[in-house]
Amino acid sequence: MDLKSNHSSPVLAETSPINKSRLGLRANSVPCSAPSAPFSSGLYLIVPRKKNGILEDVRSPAWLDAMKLSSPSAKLMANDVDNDVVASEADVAYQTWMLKYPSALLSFGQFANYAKGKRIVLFLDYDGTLSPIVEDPDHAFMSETMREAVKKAAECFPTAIISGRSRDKVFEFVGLPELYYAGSHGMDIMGPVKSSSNDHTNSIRSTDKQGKEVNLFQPASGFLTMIGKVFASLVEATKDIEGVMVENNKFCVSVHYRNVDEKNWKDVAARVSGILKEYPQLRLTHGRKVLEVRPVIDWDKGKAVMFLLESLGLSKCEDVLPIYIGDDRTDEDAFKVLREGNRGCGILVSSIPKESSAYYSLRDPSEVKEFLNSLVIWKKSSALRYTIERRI
Ligand SMILES: O=P(O)(O)OC[C@H]1O[C@H](O[C@H]2O[C@H](CO)[C@@H](O)[C@H](O)[C@H]2O)[C@H](O)[C@@H](O)[C@@H]1O
Repeated sequence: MDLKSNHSSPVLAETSPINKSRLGLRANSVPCSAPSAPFSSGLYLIVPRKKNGILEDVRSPAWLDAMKLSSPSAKLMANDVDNDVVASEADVAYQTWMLKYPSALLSFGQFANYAKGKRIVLFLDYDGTLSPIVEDPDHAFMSETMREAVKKAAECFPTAIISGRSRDKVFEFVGLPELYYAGSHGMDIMGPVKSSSNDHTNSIRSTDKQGKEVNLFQPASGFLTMIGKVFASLVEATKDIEGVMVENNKFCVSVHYRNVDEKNWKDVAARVSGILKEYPQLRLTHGRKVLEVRPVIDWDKGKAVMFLLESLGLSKCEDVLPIYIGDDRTDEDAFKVLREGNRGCGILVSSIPKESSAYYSLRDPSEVKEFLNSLVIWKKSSALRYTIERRI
């Protein structure tokens, strides 16, 4: 795959196929799919969106509904526990949902069968996937045991973090230099210097904090000044609404309303939308109790996954199995890219039923950790079995 880009609209284009025999690859490919079962659409979390993902009209009730539904609140979950009937109904709904999105842990055997003989590449979202969702975005630390699990996984498989945060911030949280990092929803990628991707526009050779040579790809670099300005305007416009937090994620801005009184949510949305009227080159999307302002470019986490696979020289290999684990709406772009052509496998982290392009599910970050640990054990035992079989 060739990746051509300019600062306003990166475009993906196909080029000549990689010589498989040179790479020593097997010709056959086992598609990654999971069983599908009849599923009631009434169980999905429906968040109204336009086709392009932009929520435009803040006067529409859809805005407020989307804001309410954008993340399961702790209050709601505690109430469920207090109320046995509601809790069991929620449980039944979740179990039913799992027929369509089987647990990657409970279906680990089936997953391992798909993965047999394949080279796994791991893509991990950060917030809500490696760290639990907390009220203060600056305190979304991952546990030491999670860090250890990610570190061990990265010893077995190429591993990248793909986050909405700025790349520096997510690196600060994860703190593992052996990983690749993509911040700002994939618009700021620090990846390996391996392939033709180094020649792309907006792609420059650089060195990481350890002095290692890396490839820095920033398809939205032309937006840096604008993002700085819109960040300052958003801080100013929302400063009198208690609980609002505006976060500068370098190539995008997050306006958090998690700690804002619900009666003021509409006001937050109206003010953000008001500022954005002055910036037609920016768009608004919705995350977990957060409004995200980002450049209108054809780039997302899915494109970042493909870019990293290409940089690793693995985008055309049939024996490669990319796995993406994420919890957020923005992760759906990556799930879709992997689902297309059975490229790989998405795992949605969610404690409530949600429509997704992922194949599997995990309930929360603690299950993500368990899954990563299982992957490592499986990989090591397969390697051992292979060595023994060769000796016999
Ligand atoms: O792509 P991600 O790594 O999942 O980042 C998405 C956003 O995550 C952060 O916000 C979310 O997590 C916070 C901490 O748990 C929580 O307080 C907030 O309500 C969530 O939306 C981050 O602060 C954002 O900048 C990211 O865009």
